[in-house]
Amino acid sequence: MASKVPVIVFSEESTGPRTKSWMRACDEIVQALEHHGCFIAEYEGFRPELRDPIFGVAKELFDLPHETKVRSPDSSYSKGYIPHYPGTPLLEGLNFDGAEKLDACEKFTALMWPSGNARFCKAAYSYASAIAKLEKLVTRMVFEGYGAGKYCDSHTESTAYVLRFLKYKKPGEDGGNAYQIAHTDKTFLSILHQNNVRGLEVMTKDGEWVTFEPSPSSFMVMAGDACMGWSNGRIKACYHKVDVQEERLVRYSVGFFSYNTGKIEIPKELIDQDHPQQFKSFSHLDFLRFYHKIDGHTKLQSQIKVYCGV
Ligand SMILES: O=C(O)CCC(=O)C(=O)O
Ligand SMILES: [Fe+2]
Repeated sequence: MASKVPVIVFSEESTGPRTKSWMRACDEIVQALEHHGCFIAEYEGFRPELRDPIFGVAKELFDLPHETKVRSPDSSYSKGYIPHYPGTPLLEGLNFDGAEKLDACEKFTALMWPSGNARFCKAAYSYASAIAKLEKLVTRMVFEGYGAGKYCDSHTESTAYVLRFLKYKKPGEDGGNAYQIAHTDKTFLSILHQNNVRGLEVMTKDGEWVTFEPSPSSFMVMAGDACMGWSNGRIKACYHKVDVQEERLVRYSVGFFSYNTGKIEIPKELIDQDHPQQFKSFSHLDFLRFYHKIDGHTKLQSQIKVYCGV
């Protein structure tokens, strides 16, 4: 996969703002997102104490009784609890907003474990706050890579995050074998991490599906529909799916999703003769509302052009 989807190393050196290696990394990220809609982040700052507990607590969360899991509240961005739907019988998910903030983690933990679960709270908060840092860094690098850095602070100030835990039962269990059907995310950026069971596949520019290989410090960073709109269509939302082949293994993954709570303006730096304006400014939340009203399979294709294309 490394030859197909670029791997970008986030080290202290490459992420020190305005060094030569920073500018090079900004450029690499923009190139990767324009060509593939995604890249693999090798995140050196993601220490073992952040990563080791996350899949253990994911298991604990899914082991809770159904009537507890459904307490996870829906939000403007996502459903709280994703049950085993008939079309995706092996998949189950739980989302919660604002996990990068300790109070939101405490609230969610208390909802799931009224008598407390400090281990879950600490693991979710440490994970989400570390990945929020990565998301902010990538966003800044994308903005600066396009010479639109001056808009980054206001974008970041109006960014909300959702942490999603996903569990995929073993292939064949309960008579099902459907996982995540191919789709684009409705996010600005999505950052995905998985346990040692492969399953995530992304479509490259040449229409080929490539499998993301699990590794404790690797993250798949993908552009969502909102990033495609913001970039005036220069970045394509990443088309991806999940297909678990490894028998007898349960797959857990953790997604970290960013959404803009305000209006997304298309920077004038991204519009020129070679790139005429393709998108109108839009509210990310209104786009989500529009998307939720769409029925059927068209939902799986990127809808941003339909929503606010010029
Ligand atoms: O489980 C994964 O790796 C992918 C999850 C995904 O595509 C999603 O939640 O939108
Ligand atoms: Fe997705």
